Amino acid sequence: MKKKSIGNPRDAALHVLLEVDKNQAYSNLLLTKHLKQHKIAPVDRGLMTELTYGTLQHKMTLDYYLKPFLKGKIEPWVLWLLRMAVYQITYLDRIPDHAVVNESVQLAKLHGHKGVSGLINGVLRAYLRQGPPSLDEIADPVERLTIESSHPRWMIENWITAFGFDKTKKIALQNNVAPPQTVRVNTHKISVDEAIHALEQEGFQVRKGLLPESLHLSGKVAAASELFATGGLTIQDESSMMPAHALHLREGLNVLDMCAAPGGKTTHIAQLMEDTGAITALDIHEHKMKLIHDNAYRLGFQRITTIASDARNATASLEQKQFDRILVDAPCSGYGVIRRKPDMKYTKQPADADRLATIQLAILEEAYNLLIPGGILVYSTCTIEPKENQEVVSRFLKLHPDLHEQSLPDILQKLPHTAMGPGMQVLPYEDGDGFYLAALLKADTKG
Ligand SMILES: C[S@@+](CC[C@H](N)C(=O)[O-])C[C@H]1O[C@@H](n2cnc3c(N)ncnc32)[C@H](O)[C@@H]1O
Repeated sequence: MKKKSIGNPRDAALHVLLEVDKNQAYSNLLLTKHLKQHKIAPVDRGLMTELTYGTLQHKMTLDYYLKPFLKGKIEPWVLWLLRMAVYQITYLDRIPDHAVVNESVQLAKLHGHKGVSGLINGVLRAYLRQGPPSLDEIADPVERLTIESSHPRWMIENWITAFGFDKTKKIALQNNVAPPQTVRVNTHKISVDEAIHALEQEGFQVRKGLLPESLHLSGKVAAASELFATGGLTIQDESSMMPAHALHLREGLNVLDMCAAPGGKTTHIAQLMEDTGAITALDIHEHKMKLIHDNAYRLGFQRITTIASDARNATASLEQKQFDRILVDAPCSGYGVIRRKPDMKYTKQPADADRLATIQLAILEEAYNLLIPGGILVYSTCTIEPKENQEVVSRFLKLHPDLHEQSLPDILQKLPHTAMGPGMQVLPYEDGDGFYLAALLKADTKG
């Protein structure tokens, strides 16, 4: 597909879908690229985003629906065009069916020969006449959930083992629901009440979140707000606001954030310490230092120092060897944020968790060496995979008898979560993103 229909949100979405399929990049990055390349008008951006994410989210269900209407092999772009059309017909009420068929046939004409547009026309008209096959025809409940929620079977089976069938069903269906727009008020600059007032003046609908500094916004894009530009808020899911609270911060502490970019939690730590003390922000990628700097600058924090380094060698690369608080917001499989990155469902592999657990434990070992006796270490991930969460922390605790679980502040304990110790597990349907965290206290004397 070399041609582009400039200004056409359906064509732009089709390009994104095809490039995601070829594993060229994550959907969110490709979406930004094609918004620009296709010169999509602001009014059509929502539609382009919805078509891209909706089609990706429901890919396996759409294939099941299309199967009776397809014979022989078809080219990938034709299949994506059909999936996108069936997504609109089946899931979106506001687009008339005849418009979906016409627009799809036009795209087929742009990118293919006459036979392709005839095929698209024929398949979609037959689909409209006969309707999709019922999911009830799938007798095996696990297979039915796999198809209904569009997740690979191994993922569903792993979750059933960890959480049982009912919770797995809730997780999988919730992964196909768009997340709310959640922001953290930068209370170092502005009070929550002032922020609510300013946002309402800008035309947002505002609802208070479950944490003191979190707000849910709707009606407009938070990143385009005046309050964002002037550093009064940052975009952050409520779950991601938990680790800074779990660190039991107070003014003047010496804090190490070992996997810090782009700095969402680093700046939250700075905020809770009223920009006092010292924060060292580490990340393995040199190019990500700028993201942390930009965030710290926009939000007005001065006590953050960045270092590009592999956290698995942190002791060797840091001059300072002792910290009062350490956050390990580890690289992970990300199964708690599938609703934000639906392509992940089709690219992840079962073996990823074991590989990541090895990295996570290696980072934790360095954190242990750098933590002062009496200091607190918080380990967090945005996954719901027990191998990377409870199992990593259990193994780590066994290695270091002088580490003990530190209780979490009341405001965190009150949040909806699933009791699965050690630590605290938030499942994707419980409130924010799926998330895990554990706070560990290092005893003052080895015992
Ligand atoms: C979950 S993200 C961190 C998000 C960040 N804490 C925030 O709140 O904005 C994990 C980060 O770990 C970094 N990373 C991956 N492997 C690492 C390693 N071995 N050492 C240090 N950082 C690493 C990645 O570059 C990524 O930025």
